[in-house]
Amino acid sequence: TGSSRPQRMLKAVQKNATKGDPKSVISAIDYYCRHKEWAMNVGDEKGLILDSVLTEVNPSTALELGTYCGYSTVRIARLLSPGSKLITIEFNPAFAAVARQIIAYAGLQDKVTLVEGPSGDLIPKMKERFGIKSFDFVFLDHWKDRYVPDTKLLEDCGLLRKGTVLLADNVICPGAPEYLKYVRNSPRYESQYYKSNLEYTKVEDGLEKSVFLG
Ligand SMILES: O=C(NC/C=C/[C@H]1O[C@@H](n2cnc3cncnc32)[C@H](O)[C@@H]1O)c1cc([N+](=O)[O-])cc(O)c1O
Ligand SMILES: [Mg+2]
Repeated sequence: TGSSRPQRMLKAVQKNATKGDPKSVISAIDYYCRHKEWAMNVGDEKGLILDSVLTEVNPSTALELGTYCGYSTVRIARLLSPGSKLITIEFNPAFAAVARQIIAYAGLQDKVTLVEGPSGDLIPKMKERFGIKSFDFVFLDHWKDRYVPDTKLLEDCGLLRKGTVLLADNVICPGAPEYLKYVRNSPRYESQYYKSNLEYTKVEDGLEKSVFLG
């Protein structure tokens, strides 16, 4: 059988990026997905918003839901201060295998823990397995109908603290209407919408930043 889209993306990184250089890995994926084959990475335009929110939060512990090929994992991990950690959850083993190689190619494997499995099962295990008290930053980019249940799960597991920043991709396209309703109507969140475009296209999309108020 032929290669998969993630495998072709990995090949493009190995061919065009410089080992140990996260910026070149990000550029290689963006070039490939813009000119060769679209893929559901947060991309270069929304990626700049992700970068700026991350730089502002400067998290010691960060969580990503939905690794896919590791594009946003690399974007996040490259900006973490020394000693900070990113845990990223992915349940598709084939995607996880590609992501591990892309994260390693960028030289960021020491900052990232990729955990394979469903977020609904793994979130309740974060404290006991990884000694996490609470997360400073959460990037939601997995199945859009999981955003609300997993946010509630993070609250119930005591993994959010006063000031934790949640940043959700695709709140317009493909859309996460229940999530927008949840965070925008809840007194426990202060939300802000960052208008942008769907990765590598002119279609509107955006990121929703929600600060947990405790
Ligand atoms: O559908 C999209 N994203 C879903 C992403 C899904 C990724 O997260 C994993 N996952 C899902 N639930 C999980 C639960 N637990 C662990 N991994 C999980 C899936 O195995 C996949 O790797 C999407 C679609 C478009 N689009 O234009 O169509 C654009 C985007 O930016 C997108 O993010
Ligand atoms: Mg997305």
